[in-house]
Amino acid sequence: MNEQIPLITIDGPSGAGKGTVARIVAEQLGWNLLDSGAIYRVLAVATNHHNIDIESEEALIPLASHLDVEFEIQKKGESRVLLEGEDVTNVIRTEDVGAIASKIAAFPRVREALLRRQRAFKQMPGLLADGRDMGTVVFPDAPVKVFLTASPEERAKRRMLQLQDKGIDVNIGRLLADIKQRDERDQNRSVAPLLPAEGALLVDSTELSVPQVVEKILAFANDKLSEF
Ligand SMILES: Nc1ncnc2c1ncn2[C@@H]1O[C@H](COP(=O)(O)OP(=O)(O)OP(=O)(O)O)[C@@H](O)[C@H]1O
Ligand SMILES: Nc1ccn([C@@H]2O[C@H](COP(=O)(O)O)[C@@H](O)[C@H]2O)c(=O)n1
Repeated sequence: MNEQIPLITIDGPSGAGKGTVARIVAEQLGWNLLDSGAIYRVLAVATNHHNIDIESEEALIPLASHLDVEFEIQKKGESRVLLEGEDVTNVIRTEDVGAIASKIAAFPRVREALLRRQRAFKQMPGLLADGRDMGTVVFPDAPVKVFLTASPEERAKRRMLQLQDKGIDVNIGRLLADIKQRDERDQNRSVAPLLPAEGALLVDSTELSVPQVVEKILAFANDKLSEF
């Protein structure tokens, strides 16, 4: 039984800083980390490898059920993502893969097929899980839930800096349009839409630095976990 395993969920839209903050908090607490978006992204890459029609829920279900994905922990705070043994760590981070991930993530039975895999990350000494439905669907009993957001303009700016840092030239207008489109799809799908879980701490990071966001989350978590 793993009922008493401590868990913090961080949900929110693309570029809000979930992954960055989740990594730091998990490292500080010495907990496990689940980047659930990476699983949807790997599935998106797998559709390409196996020529699967991304409009067909029927065709996606077996692929999702048998997805051969591994998260290999390397140096402190870093991990390699493997699809069928192939390193897809960088490939999954492109905007195109994110857009496909968001399309296939709207299918209810695809989400269902990935549930058990995500819940398996709940292991001692604790789990930090980030995504869109961590606090609402995957771990509804989590003792600490956070909803992290930021304005679309700030998120597009952050994404632009992140891509420029990797030497990728980008158009801020296109990034902003993509972010808004992904928000719209993630918030309005029929299953597990992006929304704050009941009791979640709402953090708007538009005007906050990463350390300030981490501090807020740790203070809230310490408070909640003392009752856990
Ligand atoms: N509070 C912040 N202030 C400034 N930059 C930030 C802040 N939080 C995150 N960033 C930067 O914004 C970029 C996007 O952050 P991150 O990848 O963590 O977002 P995300 O919410 O996990 O996005 P996605 O859901 O698309 O994976 C990164 O380059 C990160 O360093
Ligand atoms: N719990 C989740 C996590 C992600 N998604 C979908 O995957 C897309 C990519 O996620 P990133 O966090 O890596 O950007 C995202 O746009 C969602 O559509 C999800 O549905 N549920």
